[in-house]
Amino acid sequence: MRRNIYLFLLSVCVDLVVFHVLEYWLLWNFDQNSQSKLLCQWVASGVRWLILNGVLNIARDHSKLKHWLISHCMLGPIFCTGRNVLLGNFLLEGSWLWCLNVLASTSAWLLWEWLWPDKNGNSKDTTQTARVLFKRVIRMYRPDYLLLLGAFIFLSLAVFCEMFIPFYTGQVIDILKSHYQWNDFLTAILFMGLFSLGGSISSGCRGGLFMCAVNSFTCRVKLKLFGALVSQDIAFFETTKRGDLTSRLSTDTNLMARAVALNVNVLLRTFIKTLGMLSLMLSLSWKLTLLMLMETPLTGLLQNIYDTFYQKLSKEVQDSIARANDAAEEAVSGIRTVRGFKTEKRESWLYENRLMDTHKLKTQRDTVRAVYLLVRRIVELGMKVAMLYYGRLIIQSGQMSTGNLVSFILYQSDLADNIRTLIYIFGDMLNCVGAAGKVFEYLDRMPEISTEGTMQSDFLKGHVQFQNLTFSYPTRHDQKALKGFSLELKPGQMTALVGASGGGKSTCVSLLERFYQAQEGEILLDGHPLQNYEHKYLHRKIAMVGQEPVLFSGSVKDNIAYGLGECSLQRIQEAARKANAHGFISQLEKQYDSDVGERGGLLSGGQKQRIAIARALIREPQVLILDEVTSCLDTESEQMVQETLASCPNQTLLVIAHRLKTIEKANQIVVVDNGTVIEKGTHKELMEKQGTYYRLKERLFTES
Ligand SMILES: Nc1ncnc2c1ncn2[C@@H]1O[C@H](COP(=O)(O)OP(=O)(O)OP(=O)(O)O)[C@@H](O)[C@H]1O
Repeated sequence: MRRNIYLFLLSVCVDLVVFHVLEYWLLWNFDQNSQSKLLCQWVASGVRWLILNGVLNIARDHSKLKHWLISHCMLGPIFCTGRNVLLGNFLLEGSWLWCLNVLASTSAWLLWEWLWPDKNGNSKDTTQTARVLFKRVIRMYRPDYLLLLGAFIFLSLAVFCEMFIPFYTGQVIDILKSHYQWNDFLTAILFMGLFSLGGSISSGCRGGLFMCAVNSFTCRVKLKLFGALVSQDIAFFETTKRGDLTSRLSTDTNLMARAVALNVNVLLRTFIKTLGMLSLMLSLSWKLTLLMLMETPLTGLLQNIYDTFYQKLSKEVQDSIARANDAAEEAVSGIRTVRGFKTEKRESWLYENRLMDTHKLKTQRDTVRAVYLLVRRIVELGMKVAMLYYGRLIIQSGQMSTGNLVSFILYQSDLADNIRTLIYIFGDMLNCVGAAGKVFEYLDRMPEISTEGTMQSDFLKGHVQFQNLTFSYPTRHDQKALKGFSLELKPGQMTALVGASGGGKSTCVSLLERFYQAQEGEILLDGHPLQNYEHKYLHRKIAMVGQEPVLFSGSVKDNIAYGLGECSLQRIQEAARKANAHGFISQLEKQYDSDVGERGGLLSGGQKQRIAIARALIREPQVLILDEVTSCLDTESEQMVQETLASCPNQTLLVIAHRLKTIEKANQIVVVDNGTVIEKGTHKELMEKQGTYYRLKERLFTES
């Protein structure tokens, strides 16, 4: 900081000397007219800028003093040129103007740096990243290039037509003012009508084509992103908030599509229009144009300040709306618990609180907008008054007609809007590109668990070996769920995992299902690591029925044949019979075509579980995992499931159960505690051993 102040003072001192030397030597030593002196002043300012820039370079200045330098050196000649052009009285930058200049440029610079600090000095990186992202979005638009091309052609046509409407309005006024010829009047009106019609038709076509491109792009990206998301590993979903995922899919993909099609559309339209209008305005009166351009930095500054506050508040409003929605969603989805605990009032109160937050933020945002609009209107009004006053002088001096002034004023209000739009669009584009960055982050993310395996075997035995597994969940790196866990599941045998809650039973099943990858050790299937097998093949051969089976909205039939594509009803019914689900399905109104409701909400826990068992059995898996499945089943269903399982002698069965009846039948009982195997054997062996299994029997099982 101190160094910057010294450098600033040094620059001011050097400039003071250089300025006076140049002033006396270059300007006063030549007897020239005012135009040449102005030119000399521009040259002198350029020289000053070069010298001071050199000084800062030598001093290895990395601060933003160079921003100040440019405004400091150029403010003087700009002011003098403006004054000379508009008021006609020549004034050259002297010592007192130099001092004013230092004050003005320094205050403007400080205000700028205060309002828009370049955080971490990485704006260059941000711009570069934005550029790369933007190019990527453009590349993704490739299938819609034809639509975009058509849209851009119509855009240019629309802009061209719109630009001439104010011009012909002025012409009509001029014609009406004089003793006009009917033909001239008709011609002017005809041209105006033609340009208006052309502008409207082209605008319509442009909008339609752009929207087509945006919609098709959004659809494509959403699909691609969804594909990328569902192929991520389970750990990704545990570490990423659900709200983040849905907002990427809904909001960010839309913003991303807007970045190119809509923003570039608006940007190009505004840019071409601004250039066209400026050239037409310059041809009408270059002095008035210069006067009008003085408003631009002020409007830009206002818009920038407003955008900064508005965007910040808008983001807060969006967040608070999301929080309110979360509260409502949570209450509705947990309505049974809410009703059960009689907490309706509490939930309403919570929702009300969140809504009030949103309301407060919205009020703040709208106040900022109102203040901005007020100040903007005042600036616009001031500029209009100045222009009318100066326009009157020009008309009086015969340099311009009344109609031309009207055209000019029409252009001016349009131009001011365009400039504001340009400034806004730049900010919005950065915002959209930022959203695209987040989408690309997910699109590019490679799942940590590889699915590259290719192995498929026609004769899989189902011999599973857990070899010295050590594993901790991604969300809890410091806590090991499995420590040196080793186990063998033999083909055709049933292994029961038992143990206290939190011991690691479900974890070892999750690893077998390849939901996670163990940090140490590996799991072999028929002697080959699991990751060598082809992903789909593996999940057909190893099927699992979880503690809380999830059904998807759709028919019973669809749920049983989930992921199998075409599957005969006969095969589905056979699987349902094995799972003892056929009976209750036949009693449903539409039998196998009955809807199960969202997440299977129209069925009971036991019914859901039996459909989930049928879903696993229809795949005829070589390794079947049942994670506390029988807990929801009645004795009869359990009996039938047991019989079914017993009728598949070659299947490797891994069960986690709390019913002694189930466990007793197992060929091998494995007691898991604290992430390791502490005992194993048959029920008889373990009872005789009188170890942990024997001691925990009462606590572990629901019936003894
Ligand atoms: N998704 C997860 N993220 C982080 N930690 C987890 C996760 N799932 C389980 N754990 C932790 O891992 C440990 C083992 O849990 P696991 O679910 O394997 O136990 P379990 O023996 O199956 O218990 P239960 O019989 O209650 O189902 C516990 O300490 C648990 O808190």
